[in-house]
Amino acid sequence: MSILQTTDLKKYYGQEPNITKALDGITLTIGRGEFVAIVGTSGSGKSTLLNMMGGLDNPTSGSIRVKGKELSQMKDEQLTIFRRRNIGFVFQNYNLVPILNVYENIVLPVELDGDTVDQKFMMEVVGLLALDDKLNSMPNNLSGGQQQRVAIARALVSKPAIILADEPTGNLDSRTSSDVLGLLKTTSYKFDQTLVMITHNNEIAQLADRIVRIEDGRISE
Ligand SMILES: Nc1ncnc2c1ncn2[C@@H]1O[C@H](COP(=O)(O)OP(=O)(O)OP(=O)(O)O)[C@@H](O)[C@H]1O
Repeated sequence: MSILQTTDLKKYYGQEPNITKALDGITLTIGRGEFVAIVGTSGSGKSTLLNMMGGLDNPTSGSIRVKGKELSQMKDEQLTIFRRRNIGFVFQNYNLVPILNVYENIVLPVELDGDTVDQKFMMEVVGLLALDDKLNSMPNNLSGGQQQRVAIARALVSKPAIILADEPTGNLDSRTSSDVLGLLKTTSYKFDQTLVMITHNNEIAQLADRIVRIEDGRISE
């Protein structure tokens, strides 16, 4: 069953003759629980595509449906709520809030939603990511790999159906990368979440169920 669909998605910047076609007609269907790796050279349109899928940016034309809902037809506030409830983001630079401790960072999206944290589920995620003894630590006192695991826990704890990850291990050494990636894959699989991940790393891409290659804003295979 499909959970995320883009149809003839285009994103153009600027005007002719200096137009940049960041996305130039992307039609893609991603199934529930699927792990898709998005690969392609620098500037090929990967981040633009991921941002569109997460409703962080508007397309020039085309459609993005998440759980059957057309994102471009939602009002800003509606989209913010839909995003918080359905999509978890993991970015290369972690995006943790420096003045909040690990626990506070992890539960922030749920609390922003005015929801109560499922403590049992949270502790299960925290345990899987081996962060049990770090809950009171401040992000600045953690290693890159630990900070990335906090960002993953934060993305998982609101139980989003979809996790969008933009080079989540781009700042980590290769051993930590494979640890973090293994955890991300295991947790998303365990909780039946769809994982869409941008990566430059071929070995990482091989872990995915499917690889989508982007070239000049188009799917090349
Ligand atoms: N805000 C913007 N204004 C103008 N052009 C942009 C903007 N954002 C992206 N682009 C252009 O769109 C194209 C696709 O960019 P995008 O960031 O999606 O590539 P990418 O594949 O993620 O690259 P990288 O692997 O280097 O992160 C590039 O040519 C980029 O210069």
